[in-house]
Amino acid sequence: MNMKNIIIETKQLCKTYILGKTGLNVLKNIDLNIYEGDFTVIMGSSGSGKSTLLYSISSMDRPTSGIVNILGKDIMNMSEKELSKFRKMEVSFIFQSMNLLHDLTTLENITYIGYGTDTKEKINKKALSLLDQFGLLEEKDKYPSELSGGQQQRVAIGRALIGGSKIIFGDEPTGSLNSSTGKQVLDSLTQLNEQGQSIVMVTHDLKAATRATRLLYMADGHIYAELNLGTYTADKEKERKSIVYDFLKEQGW
Ligand SMILES: Nc1ncnc2c1ncn2[C@@H]1O[C@H](COP(=O)(O)OP(=O)(O)OP(=O)(O)O)[C@@H](O)[C@H]1O
Repeated sequence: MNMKNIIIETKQLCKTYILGKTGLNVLKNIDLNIYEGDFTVIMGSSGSGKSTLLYSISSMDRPTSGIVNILGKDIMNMSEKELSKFRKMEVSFIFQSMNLLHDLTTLENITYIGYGTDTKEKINKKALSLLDQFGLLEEKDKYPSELSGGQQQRVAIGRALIGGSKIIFGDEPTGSLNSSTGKQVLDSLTQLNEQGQSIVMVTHDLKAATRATRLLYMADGHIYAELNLGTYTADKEKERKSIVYDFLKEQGW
């Protein structure tokens, strides 16, 4: 029995893309719970529906049918206006490309998203504390072009956190990074997860998957298997990697 709170619940979730006169069934009756405080990682073969699932369980996209509850709210019956407010206040996203604004500094890239959710003073203070947490205080006045890819991605994570969102969704956030800058980003995500932040991330990267507390494996529009790993610790990295690798191999990855 999992005693953690459920933060996302789907029942019979389906997503069909209409392509001309035919439909492509990408998600096929998915029943899934995502738990508070987990670092949930979704893996699977290419085209199995991972990104589609991520967007469907994060309010980014509307499923075709079924039930999707996020943080106790039924998103299937929300209006566009309610959905966009929900996205702004409750969840946030990090992508493979960081999408930072190039004419804003590191600090400004984080604060401009936060303004409107709290007083300017509080947002500035929080942004500085996020930069401090990610070891980027000295970079606060630099522009994105003056930062490494890993630093830029950590600014994007800071931006994702400034509004106090309860779940961070990541679609391949380390996909464009080399292994050392990718590690910095994974360390930041692990650190946030240790502080209780719920994270749901799609990845192809074994090292990223090793950070999961719970790993889901997708194939052909279904979730086929899962692996519960407990909290990540650096000293167990090798051991975890081999457990994850064996699990993935068993699924035919
Ligand atoms: N907007 C769309 N319109 C039509 N078909 C789409 C759309 N988005 C995705 N698909 C198709 O749905 C299937 C699943 O795509 P999805 O991106 O969810 O898979 P994935 O597992 O994340 O793949 P990858 O690992 O390659 O990123 C693919 O066949 C893809 O071509």
